[in-house]
Amino acid sequence: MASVQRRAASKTASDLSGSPNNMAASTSQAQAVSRRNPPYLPTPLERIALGIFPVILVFGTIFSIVSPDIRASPYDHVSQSHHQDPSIAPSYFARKNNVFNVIFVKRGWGWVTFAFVFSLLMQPTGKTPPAVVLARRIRAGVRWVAVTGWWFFVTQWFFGPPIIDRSFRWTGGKCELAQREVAMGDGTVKEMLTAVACKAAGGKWKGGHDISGHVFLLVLGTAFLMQEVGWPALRFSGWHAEERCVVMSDGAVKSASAESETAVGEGSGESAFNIGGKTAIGIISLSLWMLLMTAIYFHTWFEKVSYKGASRLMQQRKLIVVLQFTGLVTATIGVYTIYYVPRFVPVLRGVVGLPGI
Ligand SMILES: CCCCCCCCCCCCCCCC(=O)SCCNC(=O)CCNC(=O)[C@H](O)C(C)(C)COP(=O)(O)O
Ligand SMILES: Nc1ncnc2c1ncn2[C@@H]1O[C@H](COP(=O)(O)O)[C@@H](OP(=O)(O)O)[C@H]1O
Repeated sequence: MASVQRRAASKTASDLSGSPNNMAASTSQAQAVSRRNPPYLPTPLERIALGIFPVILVFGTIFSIVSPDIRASPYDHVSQSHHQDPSIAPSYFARKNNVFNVIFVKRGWGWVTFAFVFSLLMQPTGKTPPAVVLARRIRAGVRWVAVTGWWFFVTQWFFGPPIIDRSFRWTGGKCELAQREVAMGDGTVKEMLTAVACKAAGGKWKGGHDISGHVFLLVLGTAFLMQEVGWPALRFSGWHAEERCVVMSDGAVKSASAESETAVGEGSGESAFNIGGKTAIGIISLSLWMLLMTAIYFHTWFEKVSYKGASRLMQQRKLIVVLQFTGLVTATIGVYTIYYVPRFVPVLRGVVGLPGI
């Protein structure tokens, strides 16, 4: 990669050398440079792709507020859901035991990993040398480890309870049955530090802010697949000539392609998405649908605060502002660290690389 950087650096330096005959070319190139996408921000296409998440959350929330059926449906603050009886639940998707939740979201990271590995193995390699393909796959594997590490820390384990359970307790939550058990002399339940342990002990995990694990997992998994499948497909097919910019070790800002061994549009004329890409698109679509269902039926953000005397509509409006986006924000922290920080930190880019480069 260092040799590619040197080649690109010397090429740009000579291109911009400013000989009298090249003044017009230099000017237009300087304009092109100034038009470059800032390395620390998503590109225009990425902004559209990432913008889907808040749009879905806002739309789902508004829908749940205006829908007469949903407003009329009893909501249980402890189970964080509408009544689960099939004859009363406002929709099949309002039930926690719906098949998409049980088989897809509850095993979500397994499905995302499957789609990632399958699409990586099926990615067309064109005339790319095998050593370059191998190096790309290794760097993609390193990014999977990093993203999976973030998912693991947030939802499964973080040197003890996962971040979701720790933040729940930091914001005042506890295993409520534990208080009664303590009063009755049973100290063991008091020590329940995770939602899983609390519920397994018959306790109620109440009182704190519960980052939505569903929103977190669905956003993180979808953004991960968009990056890992979208960028290689875009570069290979040359369907949309959009450049990610990177900061080089000498501080110059260049197109990420300056560090690539292959040109954009190597496979022009071929379909951008083969069976691997289409599988990932299927997982992305299902994830976005389930994100919408979570936003509509599982408002884990508004049951946390009680506004006595306030209308239900007002409760929802207030809490949307305060609590709605923590799952989204937590996922965004991971995505930004793994896919954007390397664009302006060359040392990190040397380890994790960029998808498709
Ligand atoms: C040509 C080759 C074809 C090969 C075809 C093979 C097909 C195999 C498909 C394999 C797909 C993987 C299936 C899933 C396997 C697993 O279960 S792996 C386990 C992964 N675990 C998770 O993903 C757990 C995800 N869950 C959570 O993180 C949390 O539960 C939550 C959803 C974030 C929130 O939990 P709540 O408590 O409900 O809030
Ligand atoms: N789209 C969806 N479909 C079914 N259940 C969902 C769901 N989104 C959230 N839930 C359920 O709502 C509860 C809160 O989820 P979260 O905090 O992750 O948003 C969880 O209940 P359980 O923990 O009882 O399974 C979860 O299973």
